[in-house]
Amino acid sequence: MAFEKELKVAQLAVARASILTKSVFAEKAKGTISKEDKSPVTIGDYGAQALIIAAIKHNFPEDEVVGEEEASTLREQKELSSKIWNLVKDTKLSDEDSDTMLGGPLKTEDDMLNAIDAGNSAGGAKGRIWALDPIDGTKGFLRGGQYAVCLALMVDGDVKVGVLGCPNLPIDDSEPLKEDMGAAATDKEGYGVLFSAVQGEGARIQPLTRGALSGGHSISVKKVTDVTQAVMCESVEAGHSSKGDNAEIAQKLGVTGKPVQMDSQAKYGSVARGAGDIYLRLPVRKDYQEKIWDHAAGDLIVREAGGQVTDIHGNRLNFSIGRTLRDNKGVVATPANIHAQVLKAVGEVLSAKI
Ligand SMILES: Nc1ncnc2c1ncn2[C@@H]1O[C@H](COP(=O)(O)O)[C@@H](O)[C@H]1OP(=O)(O)O
Ligand SMILES: [Mg+2]
Repeated sequence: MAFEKELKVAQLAVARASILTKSVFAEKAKGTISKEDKSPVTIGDYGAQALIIAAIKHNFPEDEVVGEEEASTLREQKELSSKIWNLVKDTKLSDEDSDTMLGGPLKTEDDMLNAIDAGNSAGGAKGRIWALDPIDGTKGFLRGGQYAVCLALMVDGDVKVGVLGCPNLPIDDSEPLKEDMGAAATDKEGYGVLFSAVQGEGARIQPLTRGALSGGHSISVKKVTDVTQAVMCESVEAGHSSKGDNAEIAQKLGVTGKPVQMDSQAKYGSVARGAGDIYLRLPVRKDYQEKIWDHAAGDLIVREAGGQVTDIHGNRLNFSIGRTLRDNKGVVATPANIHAQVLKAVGEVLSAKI
């Protein structure tokens, strides 16, 4: 099996960071992290980035990381920094051997800040580069809805390993896709999954527990024989993907069901496990460049599960040109057998607008 150690480290690191995000949510619910802090997301984001980068650097010191966050403001905000440190230093997996593999807990607050700042790679087409979004779907996270801890390894610009921690998705693959699972899902039994894929070796899902990763099975997209019955999923935020265009495309395809709205790369995971079928991300702002950390893991997981992922023009997402996907516009992710049909409808609706 290729990239065995990379996969293991990525799965464990994402699991550990997911535990941290859940404890941040719990602190917020208890009121220990108040609204005035304005920072449950910030705390979770910085903390998760520190834990994941520390694990990568411990195991693969030469690798680079493209991380969404950097620590300069944190270095000035001592109080916030120590609040994050208090959570980070105590976040462990329940399995000690696995924690040891990640390099154990970070030793000092300064180590934490340095780990966060190590996510400063410019990306590109050469070498081993990890793309990291410590909390994707910040609005979903705050609501107790969908969010994801996202990590992918690219080698020479090609995604080889992808892992998505989705603490609020149901463990049961056959549970119908719902909007917001609601705050009730957070830390409730039956919720929390980890998706992973290695290029050429398929995609898997396993329960995301307090760190002891076990079980799981391979997943695949649903074979959609009648596109009118397909389940579509889209962003919650109107500013991230055009709902009007999505509705027109659905109509053109004859899709009758309402699209399911959820934040984050949980949409990619849902398509990969056959709970959703069509994920469209339709540009709202012409000048917006998608970020690689928002797509790298999901792109591989869907493709390894038998799906096809392109932009709205039918081009593969190009992760090899830096921190953004500036060569691409939008995303069309579907089971491979209906991709051409969906892409055609996307093209017809969008070209009528130019
Ligand atoms: N105008 C935009 N178009 C598309 N995506 C955007 C836009 N602005 C922000 N995003 C990104 O969308 C992602 C969330 O997507 P979703 O709606 O699918 O959950 C976030 O990572 C967010 O990036 P950022 O965190 O930099 O704001
Ligand atoms: Mg994001």
